[in-house]
Amino acid sequence: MEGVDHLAHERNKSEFDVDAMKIVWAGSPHAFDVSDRISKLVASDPGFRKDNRSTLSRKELFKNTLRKAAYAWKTIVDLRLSEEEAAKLRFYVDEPAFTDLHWGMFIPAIKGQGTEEQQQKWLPLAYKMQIIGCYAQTELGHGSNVQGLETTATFDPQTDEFIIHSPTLTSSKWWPGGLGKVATHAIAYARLIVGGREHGVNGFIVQLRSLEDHSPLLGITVGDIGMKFGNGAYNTMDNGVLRFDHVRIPRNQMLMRVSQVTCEGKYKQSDVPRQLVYGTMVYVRQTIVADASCALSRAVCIATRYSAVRRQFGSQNGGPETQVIDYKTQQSRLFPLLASAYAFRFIGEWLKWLYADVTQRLQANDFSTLPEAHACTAGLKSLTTTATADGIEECRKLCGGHGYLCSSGLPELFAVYVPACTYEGDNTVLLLQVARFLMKTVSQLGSSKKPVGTIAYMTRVEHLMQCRCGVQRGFAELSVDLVEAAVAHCQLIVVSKFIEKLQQEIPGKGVKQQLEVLCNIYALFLLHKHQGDFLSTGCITPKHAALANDELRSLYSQVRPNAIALVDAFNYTDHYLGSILGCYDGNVYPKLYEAAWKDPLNESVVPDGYHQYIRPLLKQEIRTARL
Ligand SMILES: CCCCCCCC/C=C\C/C=C/C(=O)SCCNC(=O)CCNC(=O)[C@H](O)C(C)(C)COP(=O)(O)OP(=O)(O)OC[C@H]1O[C@@H](n2cnc3c(N)ncnc32)[C@H](O)[C@@H]1OP(=O)(O)O
Ligand SMILES: Cc1cc2nc3c(=O)[nH]c(=O)nc-3n(C[C@H](O)[C@H](O)[C@H](O)COP(=O)(O)OP(=O)(O)OC[C@H]3O[C@@H](n4cnc5c(N)ncnc54)[C@H](O)[C@@H]3O)c2cc1C
Repeated sequence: MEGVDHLAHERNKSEFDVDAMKIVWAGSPHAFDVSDRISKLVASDPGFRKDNRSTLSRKELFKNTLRKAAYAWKTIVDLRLSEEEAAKLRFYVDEPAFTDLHWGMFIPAIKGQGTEEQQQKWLPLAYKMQIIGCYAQTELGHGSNVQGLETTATFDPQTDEFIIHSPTLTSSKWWPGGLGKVATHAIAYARLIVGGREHGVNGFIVQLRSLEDHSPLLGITVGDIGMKFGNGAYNTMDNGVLRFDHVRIPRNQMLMRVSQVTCEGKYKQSDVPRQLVYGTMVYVRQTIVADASCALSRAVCIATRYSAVRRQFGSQNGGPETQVIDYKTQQSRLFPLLASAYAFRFIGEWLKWLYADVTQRLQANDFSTLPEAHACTAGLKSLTTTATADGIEECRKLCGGHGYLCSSGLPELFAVYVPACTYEGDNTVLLLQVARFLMKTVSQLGSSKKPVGTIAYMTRVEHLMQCRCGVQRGFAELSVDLVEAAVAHCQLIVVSKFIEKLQQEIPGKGVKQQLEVLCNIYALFLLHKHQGDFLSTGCITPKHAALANDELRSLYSQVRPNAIALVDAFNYTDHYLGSILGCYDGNVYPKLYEAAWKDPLNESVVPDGYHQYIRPLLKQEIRTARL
């Protein structure tokens, strides 16, 4: 029945202060207030409805996204929302759109790689959305290999301009979000050529479309790259293709914080690492880690609530069947994902601190922690997005057949989320960067340069370097093992930062105890999953492995009475979850049944096409001899 909380009995089992846990999950009382207020604002406004997406064509879907983006901007302006509130509103609108790239990459690129003068010129236009930007780096022929990009930017000292050109088909920009139909400007990454000499890949601000009628400018060929994975999903985004035919831009539209070109045609490299050109990717990678905890927690919330609602087998003397959340197999699949959602939340908080710290150091020309920041953002982006994509799929399976319905919210969540394993850096390519960082650290062991921060533990492998054991084979030859070592390194960081979080003051009855249980589940689940490595390296004995397994089962029993309260702590509205299986009141079956009849296919009891195709089939005169 509507209004009845079918999960009340579960909520009454909770052994901790859920409201206090909501603050921990949000990060602070202020963050909780903003999140709670904005999520309810979006949920209550019919202008942000999203339950009709699966019935729209690509063009209708895209136009609806434009409408919502414009409506969101109007809401932000009318309500005079702060930057923090506006970001939260775009988050809870929950639809990939060109605004993600405008705010999430175009503006950060100008802030990170533009000079003060360039920031003063372009940021006010971007903040007021008088221009709409995208981040055009990837090409048809190159994405991972940035140094392989082919677009050229040739300096013309006669006119004090750069000539931006796509020399080959494979140099066509391909994938940038917002590029296909909306962006008026791009940060385009191209090979800088000055006086016939190449100076690597740099960023250039290029206008693509007229601000009068939105038509592409001279020399610009631009469009959408076509349908992507899933039906709705990421097809709300106009990922685009772009070709330049000798497009001229003023010299002052090359982002010049890292490298400069003077009007005389002199190239100058600032005394900053060339890799600062990659700074925007580092920034987005750390935001993607926080996004992973959001996406995984959404899926876990749906699967946990439904696992408490769903009953299957186990009826005694005509009594109720067993809640599937009480099966140990369901718990062993679900609770490590619940623990991971919390673990990723806290590692995301730490990574945000690390990124802010390295940014502050860079402003003082202190580059000492840049390699560690690159390795951590790359590795943790890879680890958390892989685990989250796999986790969303596992949550779909945990919901049985109904998990495969669009109305469960899980297929759409999966389809929108999985490209995170690829964009902002293919996950394997990024782990190889971590492996390179670890090998460089090992090679420096024994020198005066002592490992600190997240690699401080590596002093313990120093003996390996001294005995020079093992065959010195190439990095490429050992890359599979090195990638596994990179994952282990990142997992160690996640566990360490979860433990550090627990050493902080955490208010609320029973809150710290619940987080300790989740931290132990996260760590012991990893030990169990990789016990082969731990046993073969002598880190643990078979007895330890058995003890860890026994403890895991005990920990699952401790989580069980608190599971619903732990997902309530995410404080997601039913609108944001977009899931009948995950609805707060647990009143699943009536909602599933009602939703079915709303499908356009049920607008008529006899399907369109019956008379054309089915009736002739049924009424066929000629029947095969066998029938
Ligand atoms: C509120 C926020 C909302 C955000 C919105 C998000 C929406 C997200 C949705 C979609 C957006 C998607 C956008 C994109 O996908 S943008 C394109 C992303 N592309 C990539 O990530 C490309 C990946 N490839 C690379 O990064 C590089 O090619 C590379 C690192 C793999 C190799 O670079 P290369 O120049 O060849 O360097 P080397 O490997 O030779 O290393 C040299 C040296 O430099 C160090 N280094 C490399 N990268 C960095 C870096 N980023 N920062 C610092 N240092 C770096 C590397 O470690 C080496 O150091 P050394 O060993 O000491 O020599
Ligand atoms: C939804 C979506 C949105 C995107 N948005 C943007 C955007 O806004 N702007 C933008 O510029 N780009 C964008 N991209 C592009 C994205 O950044 C690239 O696709 C990504 O960087 C991966 O590069 P790639 O496609 O070249 O993959 P590839 O590198 O071709 O990967 C193919 C395979 O090769 C492997 N591989 C590659 N190099 C190595 C190596 N050295 N060693 C071992 N294995 C290797 C990879 O691991 C992978 O398995 C987007 C992509 C997607 C899917």
